[in-house]
Amino acid sequence: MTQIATDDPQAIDLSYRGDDDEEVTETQGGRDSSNKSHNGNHAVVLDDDVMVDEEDDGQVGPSPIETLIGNGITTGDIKKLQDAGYYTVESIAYTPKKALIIVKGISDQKADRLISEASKVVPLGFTTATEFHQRRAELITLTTGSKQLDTLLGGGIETGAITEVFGEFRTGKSQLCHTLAITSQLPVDMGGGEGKCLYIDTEGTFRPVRLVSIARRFGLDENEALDNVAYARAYNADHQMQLLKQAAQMMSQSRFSLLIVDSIMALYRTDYSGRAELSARQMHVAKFMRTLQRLADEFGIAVLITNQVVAQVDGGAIFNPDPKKPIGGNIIAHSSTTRLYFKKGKGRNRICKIYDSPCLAESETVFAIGEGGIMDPTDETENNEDA
Ligand SMILES: Nc1ncnc2c1ncn2[C@@H]1O[C@H](COP(=O)(O)OP(=O)(O)OP(=O)(O)O)[C@@H](O)[C@H]1O
Repeated sequence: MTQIATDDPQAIDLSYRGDDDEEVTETQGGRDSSNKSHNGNHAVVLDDDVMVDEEDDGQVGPSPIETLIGNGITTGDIKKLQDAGYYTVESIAYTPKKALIIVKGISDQKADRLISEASKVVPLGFTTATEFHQRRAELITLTTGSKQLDTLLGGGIETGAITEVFGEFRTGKSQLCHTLAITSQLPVDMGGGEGKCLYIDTEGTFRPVRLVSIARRFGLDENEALDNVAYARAYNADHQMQLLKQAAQMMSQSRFSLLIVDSIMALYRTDYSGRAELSARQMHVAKFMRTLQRLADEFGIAVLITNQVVAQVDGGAIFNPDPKKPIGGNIIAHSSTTRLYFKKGKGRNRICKIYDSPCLAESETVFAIGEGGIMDPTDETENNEDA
């Protein structure tokens, strides 16, 4: 079991359903965050190690795929699905039939059976806006480390959604990733998600030493904090996709609150070249983004992706004083829930602009990069150049 070491006496146990003890546990009972959870379910409150669930069915988080065994679905079928990256009932419910029948050994009829059984567990119909509003109000946001940036984002990085950060080099994209890899582990009442972080690095810019500094800032034990970050370097676009299968398995076994891909398009730019391969590239990107969204829905995690920019050369550039746009085209544009544009400011300050969001106005704020990660700007950060 992995514990966050913090000065706060309410230390958090990061084990999750599917682990040895199959439950989310806390070393102490009741927190004011107890009604918040990754996917809108009510969270578990433990009192003296006695499980009390606010939901009738005793279920928190996604349901293991083994729940589907029976009614013509065998352990052999479940094994085949797991080999293909499906570990929860939610993953079956959210996947189209044509994707299920691609799985070796899953017939057309079996796929129908799986979908029918999964839909008995996962609600897929209409709900009232009131209920949906209530569920959204219960969603966790992860702190960025800067109060100003959190305020701009309506609390922080949203769980259950994909947040894309794009900008030129040295604008703080990777620093935000490193900061969130730590803050995602914090207790909910400190702006965290009480979960581990999965970090996919495509450019080789991950630096554990940064995590150590950031963990110290937030009062976490640095060794525990490093252990709670699962890191993988992706070497090509297929490998990047393959890692998501492993991610699904890890998330079904242990509690994660964040998945980072830094950066999303780097390998596509080298693996696919020219117009001739554009369509194949975009199909691959679409599948990758869809899998990210499935993981966000399935496990209620936040997904943070970074992206590069190119100079805008189309008609819009004439009216734009800063003609840069993120790469990846419409696929990335449509599958990212919130898009943030990072720009350089004075000294160590940076500017974050909301580029696209379903509920935030197109405003901007200033934040800074410091030894402890992303922070609010000060006179010192404004007047001092980069560390
Ligand atoms: N320990 C630190 N303290 C203060 N600033 C730092 C520290 N480490 C890195 N920085 C600053 O962070 C900036 C780099 O940010 P980051 O690595 O997030 O860039 P990026 O936007 O990901 O760019 P790229 O596309 O090149 O990876 C640099 O200006 C660097 O000086």
